[in-house]
Amino acid sequence: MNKQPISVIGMPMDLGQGRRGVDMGPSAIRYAKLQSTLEALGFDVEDLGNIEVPSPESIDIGENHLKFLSAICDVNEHLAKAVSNVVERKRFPLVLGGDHSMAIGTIAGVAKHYENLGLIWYDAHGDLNTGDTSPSGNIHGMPLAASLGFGHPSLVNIGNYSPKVKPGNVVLIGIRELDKGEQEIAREIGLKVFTMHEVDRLGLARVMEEALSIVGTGTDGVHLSLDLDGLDPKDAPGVGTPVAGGITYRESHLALEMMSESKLITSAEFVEVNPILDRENMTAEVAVALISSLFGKKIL
Ligand SMILES: NC(=[NH2+])NCCC[C@H](N)C(=O)O
Ligand SMILES: [Mn+2]
Ligand SMILES: [Mn+2]
Repeated sequence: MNKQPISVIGMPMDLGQGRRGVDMGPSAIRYAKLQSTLEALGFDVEDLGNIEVPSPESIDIGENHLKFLSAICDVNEHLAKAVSNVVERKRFPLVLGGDHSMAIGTIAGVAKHYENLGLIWYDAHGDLNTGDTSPSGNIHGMPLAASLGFGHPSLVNIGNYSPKVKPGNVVLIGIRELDKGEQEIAREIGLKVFTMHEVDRLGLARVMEEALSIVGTGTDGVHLSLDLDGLDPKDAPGVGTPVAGGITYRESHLALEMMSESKLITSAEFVEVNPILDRENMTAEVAVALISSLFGKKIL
């Protein structure tokens, strides 16, 4: 067996959106037996604990179109360093969130180790807003834009380089809610977006085949950024911005199994688990189940 050791990092980030509780996501995922589950699959797993994130009550919100910008940049710099160290140690970074603004840090930590990083964005949303287009000012709606080099310079330049990924190396899956500015930027830069329309029309297996072929061509690593709200809220209710009509639990298992079989994925994050909005930790348990599929768990 040749199983790359895994390093878990918790990111109790809740500054990128308005609903309290998502800072407890990493604890909920650990409580759902993440480490023992991965160890049972034969992996060496170390848990590096959490990155420190200030509570929203203790700091200034700053400008309304980029809420908590300065604190979000600080903690993402820390996350980027921690993730980069894991890659340098030849371990697999598995980051637990936390709202999706943390992807700016995760991807900053990963991408500098690759010439051409592929990126799978599994989400109901595009997270392609900037401070100028965002209807909410919530930075969790901006991390994909920032990673592509669009938005406020301090978000774009986390880790002191930009962009982290090229549009042609990115696929979005499960999308069903895009703001006007997000639609514009997606069209303008020619992003490959598998919306729920494509999932329904082609089926998830075909979508995944196409998606994996795109992120696997001409790239030297692939990051998975999985927002639990990509799943249908019936299957993953513990999220802050649920959108009906999502990818099912079963389809998501298939998606992660296909990612596992592809052997392309070199880092991953599972984000937006909010235990306060959840039912009996169901969403954290879904996250652990999907992580198991990503790391090769098979039914037979
Ligand atoms: N990571 C997320 N759940 N993002 C939701 C973003 C929602 C909306 N598009 C916004 O910009 O505020
Ligand atoms: Mn989302
Ligand atoms: Mn998201």
